[in-house]
Amino acid sequence: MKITKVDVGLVEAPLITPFKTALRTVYNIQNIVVTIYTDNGYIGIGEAAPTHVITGESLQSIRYAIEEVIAPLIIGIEIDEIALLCDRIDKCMYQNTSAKAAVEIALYDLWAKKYDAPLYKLLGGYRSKITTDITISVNDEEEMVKDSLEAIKRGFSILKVKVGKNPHSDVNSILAIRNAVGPDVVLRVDANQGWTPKEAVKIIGQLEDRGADMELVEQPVHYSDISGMQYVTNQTYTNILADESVFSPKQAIEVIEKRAADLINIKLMKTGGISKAQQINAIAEANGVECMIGCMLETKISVSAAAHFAAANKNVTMVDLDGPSLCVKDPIEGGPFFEGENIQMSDASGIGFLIEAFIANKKTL
Ligand SMILES: C[C@H](N)C(=O)N[C@H](CCC(=O)O)C(=O)O
Ligand SMILES: [Mg+2]
Repeated sequence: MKITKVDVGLVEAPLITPFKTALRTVYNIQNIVVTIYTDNGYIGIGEAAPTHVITGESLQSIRYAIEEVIAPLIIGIEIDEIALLCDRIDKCMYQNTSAKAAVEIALYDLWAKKYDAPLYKLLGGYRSKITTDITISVNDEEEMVKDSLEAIKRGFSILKVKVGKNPHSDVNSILAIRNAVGPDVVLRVDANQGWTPKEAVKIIGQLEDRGADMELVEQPVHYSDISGMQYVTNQTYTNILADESVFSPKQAIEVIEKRAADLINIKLMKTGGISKAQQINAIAEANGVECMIGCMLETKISVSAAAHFAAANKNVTMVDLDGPSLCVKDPIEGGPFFEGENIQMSDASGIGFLIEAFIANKKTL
């Protein structure tokens, strides 16, 4: 089963409400979709989200990376040589992690199809059902409370609340949400690098003292400020989750060795795909550090690959795979079943999509 063609297209998905973080506001998803063909008629699929504020990538850079750099290195190679393929992709250029992830995801889809098994079973098959949180965008307090109550009505019991845009109002917003949703809803707080270390310690301390009862606080400070994050982790009781600070296994080692965070958020768009995600999770697990699987604004295509990775691995204990829940409609049929907060893995081989129907409607760039 040899790779014969790599094709790049566009996938679009309107969002139910604008997605707002301390770093950016997004109204509609526009991502790159890659389809990989083999000599025996199999097709694999992957997707890249251009998150320039986090990975530095754009639609154009992803397209260039895949078409001009990655594709020529993988055409003609046997899909069974998956480790060689992943290594070539990893080494062929610096960063460009979402472009690499899209190609790797399509390759893993093909690899599992070759063995006629669902991908998560080949990766470890630890569980077949996972539970995701849903993002509450950073807005004024009233709107955040309204969005939180709506999310609960939709069947979510874990909220990932975005803050960090205005440190002065963050404490009040979180407390208002806690007050409105009651004690049983799990609150995760993501500052997306929006606080200084001292602000973070002050804000988290106030929230702890006033009963916000947060499960974790994600990326409180600038991604490059590892000692600042270490200071926050040392000075607060709440678990600190490293997100933008950890793209690679090496960065995971640094954060773990310095005890700069309690937990690590793995995203395929940061790691460059499944192979390095597996490595980071193994490093974390060996050090007693649990991982979250997260996403950027991917649609069901790449979020489903992340779901396979999460279902496979015991140490992935927190799931932030709400991309499909934020979209008006899925661009593709098949794959894991997303119903409210539940993600149920399917028995279909590979990632599980009905790719032919998708290709018939695919947009070109
Ligand atoms: C969509 C997901 N729940 C999420 O919040 N991801 C962000 C980054 C998303 C982006 O800006 O595309 C995160 O965890 O920081
Ligand atoms: Mg985050």
